[in-house]
Amino acid sequence: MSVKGRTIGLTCIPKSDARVEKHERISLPMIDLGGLNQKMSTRSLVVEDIGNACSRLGCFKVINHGISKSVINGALEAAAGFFALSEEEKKEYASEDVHQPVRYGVCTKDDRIIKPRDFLKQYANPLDEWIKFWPHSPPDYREKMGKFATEVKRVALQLMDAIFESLGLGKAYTREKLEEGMQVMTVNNYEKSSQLKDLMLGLAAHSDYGYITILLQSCDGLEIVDKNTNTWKAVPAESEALHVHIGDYLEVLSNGQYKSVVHRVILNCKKRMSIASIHGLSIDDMVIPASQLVDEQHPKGYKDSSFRDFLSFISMNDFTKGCNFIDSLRTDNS
Ligand SMILES: O=C(O)CCC(=O)C(=O)O
Ligand SMILES: [Fe+2]
Repeated sequence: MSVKGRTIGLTCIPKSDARVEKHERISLPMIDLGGLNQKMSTRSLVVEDIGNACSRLGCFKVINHGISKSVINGALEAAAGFFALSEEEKKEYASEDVHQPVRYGVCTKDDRIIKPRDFLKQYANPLDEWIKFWPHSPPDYREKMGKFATEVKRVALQLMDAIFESLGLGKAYTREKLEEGMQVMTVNNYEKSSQLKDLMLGLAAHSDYGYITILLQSCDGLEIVDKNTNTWKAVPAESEALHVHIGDYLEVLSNGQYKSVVHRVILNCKKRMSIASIHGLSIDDMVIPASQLVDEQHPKGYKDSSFRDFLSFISMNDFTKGCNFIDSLRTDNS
């Protein structure tokens, strides 16, 4: 296979990380999103739970998100159908240019392809603008993945309202900008080589750049750094629940009150898929620490930047050497 992959904001397997141990499972806060549509007092409790989860761990699970099982299974089927295409067909979408709105890649190590992961990145908002560039094969890919994208965007807006409220910024803070903002979906396919008996790293440690990531995983494998103990913890896949974690831009906007979550994937099953949907502002909208959260005791801890700046950063830096976007934004105050 000749396709080489680079990933948006993510590293491909560093040598020292190629084998990993099994870690203790973490039981993340389970947020019932149904409560956000109920009376004020119930909503406030849910907002408070979300805020606590964001500051304590930077991640949580959501149930009652309103995305049906058939839409979720449809998206996973569409993903499996795409990755089952011939290499020739998938190569049609291959690119190392991180600015491409749809991009297929395979992670490589030392130019020997061990292929623990191939991925398809696709812009998804506004859907009408981007869906025509998505794979046309399998024939129902666009329909099934498009339905999931629309539903995830709805959940992301609902969550961002609650997160802004938890920061005291008001529910509709920059709502219009977010409605028009970026949604980048990464559809990941991991295959563990049959020669390898040990656990294997599928995706190296990184944080995502957006405000939040909503993640669907087909089986276990996700690990996060538990900020309280600074140790890796396994996040089990749960059939009804979606995983949500904070990205770099929410750390910036909250002026460090909420921190982005370092995460990675280890492969303990032979085959694994995930769909990560990253939500943020439009490509040239600047993300800045909210003025309400900056004062003498909390001076501005991060530089202003946009998604385009992020793309330039990753096209110029070698992530396999541990370059990290959020570190590049920190000022002496953070
Ligand atoms: O596969 C996973 O569970 C995580 C994927 C991920 O972190 C990403 O695509 O940014
Ligand atoms: Fe990620």
